Amino acid sequence: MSVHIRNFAIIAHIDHGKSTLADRLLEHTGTVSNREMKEQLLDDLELERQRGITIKARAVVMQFERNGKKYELNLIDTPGHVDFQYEVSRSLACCEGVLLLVDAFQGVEAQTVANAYAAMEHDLKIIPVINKIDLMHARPDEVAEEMMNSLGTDPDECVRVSAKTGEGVDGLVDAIIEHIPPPTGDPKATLQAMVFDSNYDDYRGAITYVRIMQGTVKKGQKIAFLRSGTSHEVVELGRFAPQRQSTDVLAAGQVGYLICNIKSLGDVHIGDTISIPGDKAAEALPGYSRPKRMVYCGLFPSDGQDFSELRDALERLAVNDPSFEFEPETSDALGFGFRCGFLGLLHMEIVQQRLEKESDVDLVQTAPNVTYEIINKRGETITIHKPQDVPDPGDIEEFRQPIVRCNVIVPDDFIGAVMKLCQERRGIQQSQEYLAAGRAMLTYDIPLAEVVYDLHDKIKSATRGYGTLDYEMVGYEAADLCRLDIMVNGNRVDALSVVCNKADADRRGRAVAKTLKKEIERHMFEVAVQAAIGSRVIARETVPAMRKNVTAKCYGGDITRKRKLLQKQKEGKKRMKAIGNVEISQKAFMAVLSDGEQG
Ligand SMILES: Nc1nc2c(ncn2[C@@H]2O[C@H](COP(=O)(O)OP(=O)(O)OP(=O)(O)O)[C@@H](O)[C@H]2O)c(=O)[nH]1
Repeated sequence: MSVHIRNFAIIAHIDHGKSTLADRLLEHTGTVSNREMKEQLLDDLELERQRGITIKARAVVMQFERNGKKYELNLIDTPGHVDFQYEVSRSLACCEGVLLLVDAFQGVEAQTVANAYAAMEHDLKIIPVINKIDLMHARPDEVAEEMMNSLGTDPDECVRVSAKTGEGVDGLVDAIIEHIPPPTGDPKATLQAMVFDSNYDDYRGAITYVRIMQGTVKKGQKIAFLRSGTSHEVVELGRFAPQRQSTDVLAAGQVGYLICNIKSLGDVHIGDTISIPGDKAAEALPGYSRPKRMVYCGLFPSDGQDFSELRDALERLAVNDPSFEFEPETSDALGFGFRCGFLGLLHMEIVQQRLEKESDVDLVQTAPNVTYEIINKRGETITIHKPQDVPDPGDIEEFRQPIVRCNVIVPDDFIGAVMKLCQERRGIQQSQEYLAAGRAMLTYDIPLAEVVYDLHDKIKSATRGYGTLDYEMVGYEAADLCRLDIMVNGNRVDALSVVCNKADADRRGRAVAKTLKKEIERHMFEVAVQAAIGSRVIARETVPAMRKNVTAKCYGGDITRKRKLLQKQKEGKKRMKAIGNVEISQKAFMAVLSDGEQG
């Protein structure tokens, strides 16, 4: 009996119920029994569970029979957050259709739109699904209309389900079988497989997730990664059901995994094509690009002794997460450390949390910054990953920054508040449209630097949590930028330099100096904090000298008390760095982000 294959993904805004629906589908197709059902089976990373978001794409095969026909449904899970957009795109390239899931109460949100556009770009069949119809305030009819207005889906095609109770899920399985086209591809042709994900197993090494586009791959066979140019032998292959289940072959249309004794995830590139070494007919699939790091920061051990421990911890992390990148960096102020690159702010936060959990190195982190491009007077383009590398103003012909297109979806009461926020962040409005009565989508082009720090939080608080934001990279644009330096007692602190708008530099400089004054503890001597652009000092604050010696109250007698006090002081110094003879705390390194609103 031949098997009918369907490959699909569920795409949704965060919290609209993607993982819950995936669980129900696994249950309804008998892939896992009720007893085995652990809630949100697919989000298996502990951190994902804690944060309730899906970070890495997964794939599960559901095999069952219906009306005497054998089916194999491959569910490819996609990460929902903007930081992982490239992975979403690679996962979609492995599908013929998607379930576009929308919460029956919340309606269409920014990531619904972003994900739907991505599915359209890949020319996929979209099945609109309205979830959470069990909710008391569910408004499925209005949501169906919203989806029609914003995404052009047919309200009559909307499948209504409750992933919680299971209502409508059976009908959804029928819709998947009926409406999503089966994969095409010749199992006898030369092997062509798309790598859409990978993860790391301590015992087996890299596990490569593939969709076979053409041809067949067998156990023991030699394969080649076309982009990276490496060859390996397939020692095991199989599918996730949802645990690893080894098989002997994977053929055109199927989705599964390969294990090839690869020692690091860094050697497996998402988007790469697998084929046969030396085969002239081997052809790479289109659309490969390297994941782009958008945000950088410096990580330094508070105690210089911990440098190699930190390096080991970073290496362990990078083996598991190839989109995270790091290289050694030396700072006059902070000593030896690492410059680390992330896909976005959320990615940065996740990596930091893992580092803190998995090693006991005390870290000092510098303020995050985006990547800039500079054309110097000789006409060369330089890429800048850290502000202290920005050359002197006299050497700069053009200073360019990354711009992103932001879609914000808000109830119309909040349009004014969001516009104000976007304009303050130098946003240029592109469009404004209504998705339905009372809900609008605003589109702005905004410098990434203005978005990454806190725009999302600001929009959330300005819209009482109703506004949602999504963005995609547009490109680099020239801007009037400069490097703002901070000096402590006359010494420039390289790790405190930031890039900011010239028009804003004076205000920023004053704000940063003020915040630093608060963050730097009193010393036995006066500490001068200055902000400067080139050689021009634009702000100065003074931290007055300490009046009393802390040990003075020990009256010189009780040595144990004195020791205790000194010990306590020492502990307080954790996450501190000495700049010259001035101690600066971790918090102070973030002070450069203060924009003057608070300070
Ligand atoms: N009442 C109700 N709640 C639901 C339904 N489906 C999901 N939920 C709840 O909605 C919340 C979010 O569901 P998840 O499945 O974690 O959402 P998700 O889209 O996978 O979220 P991310 O993984 O963060 O993208 C959870 O608290 C679910 O229990 C439903 O049909 N009805």
